[in-house]
Amino acid sequence: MSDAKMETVIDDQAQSGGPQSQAARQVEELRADVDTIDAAIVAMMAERFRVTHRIGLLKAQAGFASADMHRESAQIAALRDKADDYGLDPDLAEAYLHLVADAAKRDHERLASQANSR
Ligand SMILES: C=C(O[C@@H]1C=C(C(=O)O)C=C[C@H]1O)C(=O)O
Repeated sequence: MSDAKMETVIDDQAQSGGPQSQAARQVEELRADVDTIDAAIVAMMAERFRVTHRIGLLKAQAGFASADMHRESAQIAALRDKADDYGLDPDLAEAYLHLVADAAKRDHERLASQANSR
């Protein structure tokens, strides 16, 4: 147990028939859940992006700036609280918000420059 391994390819372990193959098969079962959850997260992120895109179109038309850090501060506080309720590291929830809000603002910048070049 003490040797520091850089990587274990679980698929190989599951097929080895060796003493660790049962643990490897359990890991594979749990990975199916991980894949289902990841697919749902990506679907929700796509939906979120469609909504923020509509916000970006409205901002570009009205001449509003892409960023609203007052709003983002409130979102971060709310998500950190929510993460705490669920037993998730609040830093992870905040990192998620930065990731998606930064992508949304880049999209808004593109929309604004398209509106300005017309
Ligand atoms: C989507 C908006 O634009 C930006 C992106 C945000 C987000 O992705 O949640 C939040 C605030 C803004 O900085 C918005 O103003 O609501």
